[in-house]
Amino acid sequence: MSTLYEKIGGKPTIEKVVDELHKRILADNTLKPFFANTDMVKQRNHQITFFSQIFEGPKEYSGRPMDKTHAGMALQQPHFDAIAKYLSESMTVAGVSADDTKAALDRVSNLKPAILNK
Ligand code: HEM
Repeated sequence: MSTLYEKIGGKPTIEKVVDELHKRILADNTLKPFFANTDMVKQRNHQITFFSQIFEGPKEYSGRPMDKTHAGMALQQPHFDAIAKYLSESMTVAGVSADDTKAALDRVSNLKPAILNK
């Protein structure tokens, strides 16, 4: 049985997804300010390795856990929903099927309590 990581096309697909996701986040004035002091090159690498890991690809993520990373940002449900929507769009643009996109979003949704620190 192949993993979600393999099904969606592995690293090249995830790289494309993260590039599309960052393009959308930085074009959204409600989200962009959160990243004002973020090194987006480092962020890109952490997002790629993070998604690879939660989609059962290589375990190479070296960033912080989700609760610690997002603590103090006072994130609310609409922030989470906006990123989830952009992630879904980015997966579609990268050629990921509707079923696999849904499976990926389910995994990201499981992280919501940690990300929102609620
Ligand atoms: C929806 C699911 C989300 C996932 C899977 C996610 C994942 C991540 C990951 C893997 C990092 C890197 C952590 C590190 O470098 O140690 C990160 C950092 C960050 N996230 Fe999220 N995140 C999500 C939602 C959000 C939301 C809703 C916001 C705000 C609107 C946000 C704002 C940030 C910021 C500003 C950073 C960079 C922190 C820094 O520069 O130190 N994230 N996120």
